Amino acid sequence: MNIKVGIIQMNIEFGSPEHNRTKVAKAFSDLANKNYDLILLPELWTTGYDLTRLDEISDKNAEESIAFIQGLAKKYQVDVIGGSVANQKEDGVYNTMIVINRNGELIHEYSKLHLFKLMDEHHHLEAGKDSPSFTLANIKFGGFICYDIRFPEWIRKPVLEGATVLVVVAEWPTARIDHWITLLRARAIENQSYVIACNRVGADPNNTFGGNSMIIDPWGEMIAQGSDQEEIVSGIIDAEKVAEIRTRIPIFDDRRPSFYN
Ligand SMILES: NC(=O)CCC(=O)C(=O)O
Repeated sequence: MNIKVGIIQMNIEFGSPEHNRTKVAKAFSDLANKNYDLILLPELWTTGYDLTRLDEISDKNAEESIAFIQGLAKKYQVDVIGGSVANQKEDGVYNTMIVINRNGELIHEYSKLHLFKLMDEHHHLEAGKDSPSFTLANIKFGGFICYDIRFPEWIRKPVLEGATVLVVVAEWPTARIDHWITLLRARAIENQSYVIACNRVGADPNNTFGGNSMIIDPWGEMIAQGSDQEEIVSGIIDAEKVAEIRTRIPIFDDRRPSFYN
């Protein structure tokens, strides 16, 4: 089954949810009638890393962001990995990925497990406790947020539960963009899975972000790779290719888990 993927590689206006929502609505309308099946947004796309103002600008239980994405998914009949948003809950603010299908149903929420100290997340955000596994359009996915990709043991979890497509949403700085590219290719090759990754571009007061959103096949070949500018990165994935690659080199039969702990 072929799935047409569109990654919205965008700049994010620092601490300005209204501005960013208007921008995302325009991007969806530009993508209308182009037969996309799945659209991705980046990490913290409503607020950016304006972490000191999260009390004012985060979204209570992510309700506003969920309703906004539900409206777009239904209007344009497309499944959406709605990036992540600053999600204010009773015990603190989480960095939460939202997944909504084309009927507007909330399929999955995942709050970032690994907080990134270099960008002060541990001072302002709570670490999530959710599973990264979900099913969308009959395909099993693993969904991750940025720094999570440095933890291969966490990425492996949904794969062992049947995932064939790994999605990543990010605000990954240009300074370490080689790590982003290398880690994503490694995650695709070692898990024999598609990787679809959305990174932002532009700058905030502390960092410049490197784009290079990408779609990688389960053999590690680059299907599409963005620049460091705003653009739609698009490509087609064929979920059946995963089985072919896993037959060619049967790593999941050859694992020796009893030796791994
Ligand atoms: N937003 C993030 O989690 C950034 C992670 C990052 O830059 C890294 O090097 O890891």
